[in-house]
Amino acid sequence: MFILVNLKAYPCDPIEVATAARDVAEASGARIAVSPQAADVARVADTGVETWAQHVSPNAHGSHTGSTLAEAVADNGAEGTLVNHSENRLKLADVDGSVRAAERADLETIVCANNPAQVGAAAALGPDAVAVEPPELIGGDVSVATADPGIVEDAVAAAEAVDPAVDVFCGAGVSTGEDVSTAGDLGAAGVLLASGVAKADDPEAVLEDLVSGI
Ligand SMILES: O=C(CO)COP(=O)(O)O
Repeated sequence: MFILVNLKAYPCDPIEVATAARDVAEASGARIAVSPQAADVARVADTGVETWAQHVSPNAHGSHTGSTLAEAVADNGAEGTLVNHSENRLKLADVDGSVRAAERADLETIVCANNPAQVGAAAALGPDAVAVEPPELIGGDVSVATADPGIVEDAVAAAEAVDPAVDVFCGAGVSTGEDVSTAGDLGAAGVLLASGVAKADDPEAVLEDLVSGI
């Protein structure tokens, strides 16, 4: 199970979380990545933790003010990127463009989707993985795998029907090792989570609990 911690725009210390994630990953052998704000990618990557961008633009170099280029986040140490997070939704053509841009820059990709139908559409674009995150459960206390196990199973089936090479992640409300374990039992290859770590008083303790569920 891959654990990806999305820091969103929370007012946490990205270096504290990154250092904790690096240490827990090293001690446990688990794969943990941190996805900070674009402006923090380089200093988070400098901690040694696996670092992901939260978004990349479909654009390549050129006259594109305000873009976050895949090439730029890769040059600053990112190894992958989220695309189409529920809080940063894109047009279908731009999801495709962002996945292609990430490929050009050698970034791994996880395309987010709200439901199994969108998971199928996202899988057709050939990312490395898709993630099902029901918007109504994001930021809540109950894990998607507990609140709606069927949506995870349906997402796994939807991706499998389109492209068995595309992994399926789930996210929303994940905060414990038990949540990670339940997600794995439903067929998820990993989890996306945010508030459980980014809002924690002791992010390292939460991360240690999370990896206990792998
Ligand atoms: O959106 C999410 C991860 O990308 C999930 O957020 P929460 O873990 O806060 O529910």
